[in-house]
Amino acid sequence: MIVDTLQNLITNPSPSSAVLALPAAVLLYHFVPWLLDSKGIRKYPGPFLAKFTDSWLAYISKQGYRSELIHDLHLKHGPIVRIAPNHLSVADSVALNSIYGHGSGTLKSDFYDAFVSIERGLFNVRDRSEHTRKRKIIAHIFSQKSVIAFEPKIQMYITQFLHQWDRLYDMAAKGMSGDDGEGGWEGKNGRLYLDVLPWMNYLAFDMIGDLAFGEPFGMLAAAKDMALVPKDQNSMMNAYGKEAKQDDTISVPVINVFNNRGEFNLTMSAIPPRWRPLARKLPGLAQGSRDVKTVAGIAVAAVSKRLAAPTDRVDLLSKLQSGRDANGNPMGKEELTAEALTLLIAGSDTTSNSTCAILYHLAANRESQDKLHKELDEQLGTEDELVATSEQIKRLPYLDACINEGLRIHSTSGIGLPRIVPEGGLEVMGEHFPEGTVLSVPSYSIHRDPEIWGDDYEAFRPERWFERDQAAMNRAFNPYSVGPRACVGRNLAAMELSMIIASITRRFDFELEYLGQVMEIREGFLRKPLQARLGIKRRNL
Ligand code: HEM
Repeated sequence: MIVDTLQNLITNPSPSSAVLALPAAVLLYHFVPWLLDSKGIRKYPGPFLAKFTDSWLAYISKQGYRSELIHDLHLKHGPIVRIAPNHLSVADSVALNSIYGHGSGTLKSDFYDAFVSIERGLFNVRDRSEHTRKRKIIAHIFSQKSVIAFEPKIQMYITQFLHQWDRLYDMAAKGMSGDDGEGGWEGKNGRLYLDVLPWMNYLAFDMIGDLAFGEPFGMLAAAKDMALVPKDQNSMMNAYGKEAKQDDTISVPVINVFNNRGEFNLTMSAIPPRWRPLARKLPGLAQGSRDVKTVAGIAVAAVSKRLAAPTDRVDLLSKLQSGRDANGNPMGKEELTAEALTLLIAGSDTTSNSTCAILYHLAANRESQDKLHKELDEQLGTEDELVATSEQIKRLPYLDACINEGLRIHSTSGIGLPRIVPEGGLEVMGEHFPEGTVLSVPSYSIHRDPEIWGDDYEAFRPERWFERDQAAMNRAFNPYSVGPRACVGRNLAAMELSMIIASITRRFDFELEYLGQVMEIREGFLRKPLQARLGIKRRNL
């Protein structure tokens, strides 16, 4: 009947047959693949709409709490859930190595095409040999030995940060209030009340700005969210290497633009690639397209400035400049900019969201915070550096447990990162998945497996890291992913997190603004806190 209607439309088009044929065609387009079930995945449970169309995943991605929704589905249906016609979510830590490990043969799926801007960088390149070439250049930059060389810079920005909070604290102690930092600050009950989230952003963006581009954005000094972007991005790209004039750029707030970009990209990534150009123009998504360009503009402006005025500084950009492209030549301007952009995006709000979440959980859990203060006082008490050093953080096991617990419970990278099953198929948890199927393991869910973490998995309790099966926890702990596409900046991230949390909590005590205060979170590609207003008191050291 449906086929007859379609044939009729083709051979004998009329307005009334078009009205009938369009829904019939849509129905066929989605229903026939389900009926044929060429990959044999119809048996897996999931939401009704997700069996037929990618729109279900695109829709829930736009809502801002994808990880929670997928987690609820796993609680209802078990470890394997169909979340799109060709995408299965596998919530079991034993699947991590089979899907992401070296030797799994999987590649990143077309999900990552939605994240390409300028050109493919290390994070969104999908071709195996291209990835291997890029990864060799960049992994070298982040080896443990190279990362130690960044320590003085990290110390410098944490010191600047502590001086800013000291300054506000001294004024707050006199009962004053002010507007430095988003949302301002207020002195009451002997504490300084402020939203720590923007401050964590200023710190992380200035650090990565300096490490990647040779100079900070100046957010900490100004207590303000700002970065330089080109007035005209295309002409700045074309003029690369020529004299860059100060008035070619303007200063704009960028942190919200980063958030919108992440949310936009996540929604686009769930839409099949052929529909993406159209979707970009929809009213709810058009702004996201502009935000992607603004974020890219930060790297364009910074790389342009560097190429116009070469320096002998050693930073991430100079190290990228000594890398070679696929033909053995120095990287071209597009590749150089794309890689600098990748490091800026991957190394900024990942760190700030995580530090913000850890501070919130310490404020909400007095006992854990007291234990951390005790460890810091006992281990570093007599040493008078303002900022903890990379040597000192090695002897702080409770600090490690607090950071791991924060990364587990918050899971800034919470969604399953999609991978395509290679030729010959893949065995995962005793099930065979045919070539071309997309599989992913959601970190948010495996970080909440009661068998691994205990029945109190929703609680922030660093002690679990000393009490439970260490090997099982290590296997299921996935903040940086695993295998060939795991976080290349992990050594830097771990050093930053430890130095920041140790230094800030050694100097200050944290309290929630009110009892029962919940840190709201919104998810794009990352799970990001929306705000964390805390009361801060300087400790007597
Ligand atoms: C707490 C901080 C961080 C967390 C939780 C984190 C997490 C992750 C995760 C989960 C991935 C895998 C993404 C995927 O497969 O789609 C990843 C990849 C990556 N990360 Fe990080 N990251 C952090 C900090 C950093 C830093 C500081 C840098 C560098 C400055 C960085 C650079 C990268 C890059 C370039 C990739 C892509 C690697 C590849 O595909 O080969 N990350 N990160």
